[in-house]
Amino acid sequence: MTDFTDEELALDPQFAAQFEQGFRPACQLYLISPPAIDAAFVDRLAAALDGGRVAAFQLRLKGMDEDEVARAAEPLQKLCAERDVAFIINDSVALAQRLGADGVHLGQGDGDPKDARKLLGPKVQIGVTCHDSRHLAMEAGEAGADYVAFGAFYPTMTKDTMHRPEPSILGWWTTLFELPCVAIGGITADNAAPLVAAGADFLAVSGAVWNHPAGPRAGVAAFADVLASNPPPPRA
Ligand SMILES: Cc1ncc(COP(=O)(O)OP(=O)(O)O)c(N)n1
Ligand SMILES: Cc1nc(C(=O)O)sc1CCOP(=O)(O)O
Ligand SMILES: [Mg+2]
Repeated sequence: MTDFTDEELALDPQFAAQFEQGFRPACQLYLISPPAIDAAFVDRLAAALDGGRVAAFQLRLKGMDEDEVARAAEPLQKLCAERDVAFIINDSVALAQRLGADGVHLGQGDGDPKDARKLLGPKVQIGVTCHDSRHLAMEAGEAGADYVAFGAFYPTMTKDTMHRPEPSILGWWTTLFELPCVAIGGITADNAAPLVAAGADFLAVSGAVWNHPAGPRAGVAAFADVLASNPPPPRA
């Protein structure tokens, strides 16, 4: 989920030259769990991951006891590790630390990213919700976040939302900053293209995958098609 380091760019001069000339890595899928899961969910997650490349999976089980989330996480984290998918915990730095997760996602009321960084160290990815706010995004970047998330771009049944950014906020962000940005909220394969064109580095998606009429594998495959046919804009 991080951007490319100077060391990585230095390792491959051809890649470095492309990067300097405006090459940008393709937009990737960031899968968010359904709000509630059962013991069979690991099979649904496996099916989803069979549908195409998923960069990250976020376990988002609101209102559930932390020990229960930890128990539910075990097979899912193992599967993600086997499939090279970053395993991200929503809301709780303590749980992310306990599980050795690859990352934690923090909303504006979920704690200070600087405190999270002190606890989790430099290798754990920290994402921060920034709604429709340029100010919050710059604050998150200064606080050491690994990505900023803007949303909700479209109406969603998954969560009550109060902010509706324009896709142009993604273009503004990517023109000024190299830190990756995530677009979230009501994103489907049918409405994703403007977000990719505007510069989203990741599309965070829940309902459109888990509620896909042909199942989660088809849900991810539909996004894989959209991402393959909509290249990202060049870096400014
Ligand atoms: C990738 C991503 N972006 C935004 C959110 C929302 O986080 P938050 O505002 O803390 O709301 P809850 O998800 O905790 O209800 C997210 N989880 N992931
Ligand atoms: C968890 C979440 N956060 C949002 C925000 O705007 O910060 S929107 C959202 C729901 C994402 O699920 P779906 O893809 O089903 O809309
Ligand atoms: Mg939260």
